Amino acid sequence: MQSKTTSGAMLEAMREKPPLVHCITNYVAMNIAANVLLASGASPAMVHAPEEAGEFAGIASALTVNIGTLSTQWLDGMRAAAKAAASSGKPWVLDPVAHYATAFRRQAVADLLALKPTIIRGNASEIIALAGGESRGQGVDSRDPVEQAEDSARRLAERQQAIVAVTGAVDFVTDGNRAVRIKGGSVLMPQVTALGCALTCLVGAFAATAPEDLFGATVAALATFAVAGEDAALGAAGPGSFAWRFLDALAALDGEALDARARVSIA
Ligand SMILES: Nc1ncnc2c1ncn2[C@@H]1O[C@H](COP(=O)(O)OP(=O)(O)O)[C@@H](O)[C@H]1O
Ligand SMILES: Cc1ncsc1CCOP(=O)(O)O
Ligand SMILES: [Mg+2]
Repeated sequence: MQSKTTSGAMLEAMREKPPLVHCITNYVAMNIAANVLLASGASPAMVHAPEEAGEFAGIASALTVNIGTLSTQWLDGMRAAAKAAASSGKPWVLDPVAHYATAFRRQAVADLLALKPTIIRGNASEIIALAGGESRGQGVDSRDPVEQAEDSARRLAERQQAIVAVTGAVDFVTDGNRAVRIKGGSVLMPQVTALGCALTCLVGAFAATAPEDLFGATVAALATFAVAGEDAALGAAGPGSFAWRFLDALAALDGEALDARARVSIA
């Protein structure tokens, strides 16, 4: 892994000093995302009203923005928060949920990209479409393999000067220069709604903990999900029992186990 400090050290640092993470995420994801952050050691706050989102972004250590259940009001809050985060030099993460689906979402994501997210996390269909390619995504679900999104991710990272994380069976992270793949997780993960959205919030939590190494922080968040996903799948009877086992697995994971088990390779 190409990082000065390890994923495990970042996880331990987060638990020692829980970062306040400002999450503007969708109605489906709010509860699971907050629980994922708590189980991992971060302090989540879901704040989206335009009247306060900018102010709150000034207080938090990182911001995450997810367009899953968008409205004009929410978009105003997202813009205000992204501007505040960018102007105070704090990392902010964009999750462009189903941005290809409607004109409203396409415009919203173009507006948000102009505010320069430091990290972009999406599934393969979302990243392919964001880079200008033809994606086969249906609604919020990916229908493209991650391997097919790798070139798109590299192009998008260069164009946006951002770190791009593509998730799926094998995750891919690039800053346009470096790139790694992360193996692990479970086929049950896409069967539980909003796990990708929750991961985006966790990327924000790691970015808040290690703002000097945003590439390493992104890899650490994805590796945490990969290892906890493997643990949760052991003994899970299906998506229902996987979901609660996943929270327990996150809470039980320590830095040493994360470093020993993370399967990260240079791409
Ligand atoms: N087939 C799979 N096998 C293992 N892990 C997976 C698989 N599909 C998705 N994941 C994992 O599920 C999490 C959410 O990713 P993904 O399903 O791609 O996001 P989204 O929910 O935004 O579509 C990530 O940690 C990813 O690695
Ligand atoms: C089902 C759904 N509808 C709008 S947002 C959302 C959740 C999407 O979550 P994820 O991107 O993690 O699959
Ligand atoms: Mg998603």
